[in-house]
Amino acid sequence: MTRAPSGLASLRQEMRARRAALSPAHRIASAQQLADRLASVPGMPRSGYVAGYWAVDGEIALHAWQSSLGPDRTYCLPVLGTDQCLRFAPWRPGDAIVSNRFGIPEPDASRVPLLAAAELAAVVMPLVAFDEQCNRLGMGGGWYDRTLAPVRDAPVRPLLVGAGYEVQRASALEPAPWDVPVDAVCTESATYLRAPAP
Ligand SMILES: Nc1nc2c(c(=O)[nH]1)N(C=O)[C@@H](CNc1ccc(C(=O)N[C@@H](CCC(=O)O)C(=O)O)cc1)CN2
Ligand SMILES: Nc1ncnc2c1ncn2[C@@H]1O[C@H](COP(=O)(O)OP(=O)(O)OP(=O)(O)O)[C@@H](O)[C@H]1O
Repeated sequence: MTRAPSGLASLRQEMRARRAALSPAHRIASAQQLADRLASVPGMPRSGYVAGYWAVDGEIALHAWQSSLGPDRTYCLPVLGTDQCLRFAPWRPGDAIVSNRFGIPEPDASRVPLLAAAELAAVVMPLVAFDEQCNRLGMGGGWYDRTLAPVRDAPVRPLLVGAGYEVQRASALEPAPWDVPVDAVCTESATYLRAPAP
């Protein structure tokens, strides 16, 4: 099914409202359940740079996953680039943080090294909606799609995982040509794996 742009806008609105309606107790439990599920995704790297995000607007939180990473993996947060692509910077609690133009906290780019997507072992990304085929709908800015376009078909590329709540699952999303499908989507109660290309 092809959705008109207005259809996508209302789908985003509906999914953000569903996410916003979840109880604090559900959010707290979900963060730990998500961490457990992320740890079990096939191919999850045991070392290297792994990107998460600073949850805002009711997004499922990654703090439990971040604290489970151990010494061999370095947690990174996205930083908005002037070229409309994301870079990623290592960040630990206590490190300097600034607010980006969307009001999302990000590492202070003037003080930390910035990594490109190709330098990461895994990228866990937020989503507004997803389907069982691991199509992902984001905020609509195309940030992750532009950022991941260069690594999309690379022989070696980061593991791509979407993270969201089960209520954000849509029946079927029609991917746009530029949409980069993720290898897996984890929610608090399920893991969806993308079928291998035929
Ligand atoms: N936590 C988190 N970090 C993230 C993202 C995200 O979705 N969640 N991004 C994922 O791409 C990137 C930032 N992209 C974003 C794109 C749009 C909006 C947003 O709030 N849009 C508003 C309109 C705001 C405006 O235009 O000023 C909206 O849709 O209501 C936020 C982040 C990188 N970091
Ligand atoms: N590889 C790309 N090159 C140039 N423009 C792109 C690319 N990918 C996406 N875009 C632009 O980004 C816009 C938004 O894309 P889309 O609605 O799929 O974003 P999204 O996946 O919801 O957001 P995000 O990736 O930030 O989570 C598209 O209209 C498109 O013009």
